[in-house]
Amino acid sequence: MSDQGPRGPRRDDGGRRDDADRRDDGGRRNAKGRQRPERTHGDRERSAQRPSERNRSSDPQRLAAYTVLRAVAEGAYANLELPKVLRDRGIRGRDAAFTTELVYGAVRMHGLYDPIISVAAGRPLAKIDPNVLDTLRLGTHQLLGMRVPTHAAVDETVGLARKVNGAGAAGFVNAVMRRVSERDLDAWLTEVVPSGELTARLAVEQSHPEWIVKALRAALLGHGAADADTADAELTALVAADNAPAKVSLVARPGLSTVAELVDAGAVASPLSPVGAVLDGGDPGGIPAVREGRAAVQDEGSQLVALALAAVPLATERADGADRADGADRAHRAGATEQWLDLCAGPGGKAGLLAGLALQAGADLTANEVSEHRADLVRQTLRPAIARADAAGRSLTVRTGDGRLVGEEEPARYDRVLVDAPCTGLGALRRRPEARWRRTPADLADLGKLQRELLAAAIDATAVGGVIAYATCSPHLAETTFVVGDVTKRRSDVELLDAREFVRAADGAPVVVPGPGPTVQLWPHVHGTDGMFLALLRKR
Ligand SMILES: C[S@@+](CC[C@H](N)C(=O)[O-])C[C@H]1O[C@@H](n2cnc3c(N)ncnc32)[C@H](O)[C@@H]1O
Repeated sequence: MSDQGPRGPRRDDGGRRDDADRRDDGGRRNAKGRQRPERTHGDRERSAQRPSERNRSSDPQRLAAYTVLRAVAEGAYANLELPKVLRDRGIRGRDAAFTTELVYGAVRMHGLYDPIISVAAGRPLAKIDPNVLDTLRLGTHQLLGMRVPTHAAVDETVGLARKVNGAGAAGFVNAVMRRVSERDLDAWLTEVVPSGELTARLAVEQSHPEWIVKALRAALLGHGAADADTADAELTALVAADNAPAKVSLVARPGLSTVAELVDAGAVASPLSPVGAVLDGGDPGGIPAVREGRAAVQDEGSQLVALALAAVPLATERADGADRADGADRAHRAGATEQWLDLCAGPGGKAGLLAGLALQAGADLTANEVSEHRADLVRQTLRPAIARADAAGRSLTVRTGDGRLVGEEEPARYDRVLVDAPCTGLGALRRRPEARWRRTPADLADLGKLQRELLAAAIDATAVGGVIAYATCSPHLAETTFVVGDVTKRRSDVELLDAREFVRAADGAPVVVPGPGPTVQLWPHVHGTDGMFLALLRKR
C-alpha cells in the first residue's frame, strides 16, 4: 500500500479511478459532462436510505487514523503516535498499511485538500470545526489520493463522522464528500492551484508551505544541484519526492550483522551504502537482526555520513609544515587509541553505526546527548555494541551533556567528531508528515545559533589532524553552507576537506553528487535518500 500524495509517481491505473468507482452519483453526469454508468442493485438499495443513515459505524482503520490525526493536531508526531494506536488496537498487516496511508496522506496533503474542501463546502476553512475537517481530510485523501472506490470513501467517511463528529456533522460531511467526489484530481487542481509563480503553484499542488518551497529552490541553486535553466524541473521533482513514501532502508551494524544476513532475510543489498539493504514491504521488526539491535532501520544518507567520517585518514603535521594523511602515524598521540565523539547522538541511529565502525577500527566512542530521555534511547540502541566493546576491552560510553561545552571541558581530546546538528529536518519531510506545517522561518534563527556553537565546540574538542563531520538532515542554506562558512571564516585552525571523496557507494565509487563540492548535499529526488548535508573539516 502506498502512502504517496496525489502528484507522486503515477499508480498502475494512471492515478485515476475507473467508472465503476463512481457509481453512487445518482445517475448525474461527472465533472467532464460524461454520463455515468448504470447504477447497480446495491447502489439502488443504498440510495433508498438517507445518506447519513447508511453507515452508522466506522471501520477500525479509519477510526484509528482519525484518532492519530486528532493527536497530531494536539502536537503529537504521526510517526510516534501511529504505531502506538495500531498496536493498542491490534491493527496489523494490510490494515496497518491502509491506516498508515490514510494518516500520512491526510496530514501531508492537507495543503491541497483544504482548499478543495473549502470550495466543496462553500465556506471558509475557519468555519469548519477542526474535528470535522480532519474527517473530511481523511475522506478527501481516499477520493483523490488513493484508489478507494467512491461509494466506500463517501459512506465510510460519513460513518466515521457519525461516530466521532455527531449526526448533524455527518450530514454536512456527506454533502461535502459528494461534492469532492464529483471531480477528479486534475479538475480540482485546475480549480484550486493559483496561476503565477511556480513556487506558489507547487505550494498548493504539492502541499508545502510556500516559504519551504522557496527555501528548497534556493538550496538547489546554492548547493549547485540546479541552475537557472533546470531549477524549475528540479524543484518540482524535489517537492514531489517529499510526498512519496520513503523506502525502508536497513543498516547492518558492523561487527554485529552483515548485509548478507539482511539479504537472507528478504532485503536487497543497497547500491548506495556498503552496509545498507532495502526492504521492499514487510515489517522490519520481523527480521531477527533488527529485533536484536544488530541491524536497524536507517536512511542510506545517514549511513553515508557516518561512513564518511570514519573513512577520512587522520593527518600528522610534519616538521616541514606539510600534512601527512596516512591514518597510521599520529605524532600527537602516538600509539594512543583513537577517540571518537558523537556530539548530538540521540536517538542513536548514527551512533549505532559509528559504534560498529569504531570497534572495527579499535577506537573508543563517546555518544553525547543533551536530553536525558534521548540519551536513554542511545543507550538502548548501543546495548549490543556496548556488550561487544566490553568483551573487546574498548570503551563505548553514552552520556548526557550540552555539546556546546565540550570544547572547554575536553579541548583537543577527540580524533573524529560527528556534529549531527539539530535542524529543521527539511530534507526528511517524507518521513515526518506534519513537520512541514510545524516549522517556521523563525526556527532557523534559533537553530542557526545552536548549530554554530556546536560546530565551534566540536572543532575545539578535536585534536590537530583530527576530523569533524558537520551534518544536517536539511538542505536549507542557513543550516548548511552558511553555518560552515561562518564558523570556518572566523578561525585559522580548520580547513574544509572535499567530502565528495569520502562519500562512497557500495561498489567503492564516489556517490555522484550534483554541485562543485567541497560539501555534499544528498537529495530525495536524486539519490532516494533523505536530504542529508555533510561537510568534513580537518583540524590544523
Ligand atoms: C539530528 S538529531 C541527532 C540524530 C542522531 N545523530 C541519530 O542519527 O539518531 C540532533 C540531536 O541533538 C540533540 N541536541 C540538541 N541540542 C544539543 C546540545 N546543546 N548538545 C547536545 N545535543 C543536543 C537533540 O536532542 C537531538 O537528539
